[in-house]
Amino acid sequence: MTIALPTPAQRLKIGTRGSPLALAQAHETRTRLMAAFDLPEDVFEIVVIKTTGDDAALIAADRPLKEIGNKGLFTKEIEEQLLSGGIDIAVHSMKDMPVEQPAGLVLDCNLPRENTADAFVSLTYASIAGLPQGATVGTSSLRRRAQLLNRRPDLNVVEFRGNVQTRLKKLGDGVAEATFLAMAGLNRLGMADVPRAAIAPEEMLPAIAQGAIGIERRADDSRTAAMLAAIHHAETGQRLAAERAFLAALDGSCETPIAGLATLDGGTLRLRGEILRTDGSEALADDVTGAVEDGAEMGRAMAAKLLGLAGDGFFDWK
Ligand SMILES: NCc1[nH]cc(CCC(=O)O)c1CC(=O)O
Repeated sequence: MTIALPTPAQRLKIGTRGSPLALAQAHETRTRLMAAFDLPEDVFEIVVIKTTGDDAALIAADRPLKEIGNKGLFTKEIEEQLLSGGIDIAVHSMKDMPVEQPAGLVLDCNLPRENTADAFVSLTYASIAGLPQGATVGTSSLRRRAQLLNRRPDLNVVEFRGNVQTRLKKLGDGVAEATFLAMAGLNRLGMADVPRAAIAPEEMLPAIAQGAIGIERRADDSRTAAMLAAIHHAETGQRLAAERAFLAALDGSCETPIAGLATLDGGTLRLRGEILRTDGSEALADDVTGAVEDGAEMGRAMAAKLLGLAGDGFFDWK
């Protein structure tokens, strides 16, 4: 099949948020497309789109993300541009993507996944276990808060947002003794100087799709579909299918901390999942293996099992 490739007169427009991490992900996407089709840089245009989640006032106020309403917080404005033709593809952190895309859009291209772990970041301490009794930890993630309080109910968790530099400054100012970041973000930004320790999944299971990049397009854009198919990383897609099926089957019932991680060993997929009460008082987890092609079904079955164990009031929280 021959594809009508983009030219300097007909450029392929890559939409992205403007954060350093989002730009790094857009650049990686461009680099992979250039290599796959032997194209020069000037047939691509990177279009920066501001989303609600980027609103400086919201970030500065350190309001919990759940109060702002996180459905499509980082994606709505980008998807509008995609639908209206302002851009041709949109590069996203899969962790921030709702399980379903709006009508007319498809999200079926993934780049090879980065490190999936959360990083423990502290100027003073080496690990969660090393934190002194009652120490203050900054995070705005419901999942990390619940996991932390489940393991260390003595800790004091405070809201913490902003980019990596802002968070490091807060640590330096003594606002908190430690915080968490995704290892993937630190690696993609080349931030070798940030003091971090990767947390094993047994200690803190990451967010669904952590470390994965997804590329969205219009459903009827066959040229773009063919280009993206050439850079799609199948194993990452298989892992995300299991994790996102787990998330989708839990969704709607609650706004609860959810974690999940699929790994592949040949044709065998291992799926670990966890749901928690937001105050960390209870965690329910499961760990299964099966054939890779059954990943989505394993995710749905795990969700049903954990929902069955959860009991009345599991998702009621203040
Ligand atoms: N919710 C924000 C977000 N979305 C993706 C990443 C990091 C990169 C990734 O997980 O792919 C982050 C920041 C963080 O958790 O530190």
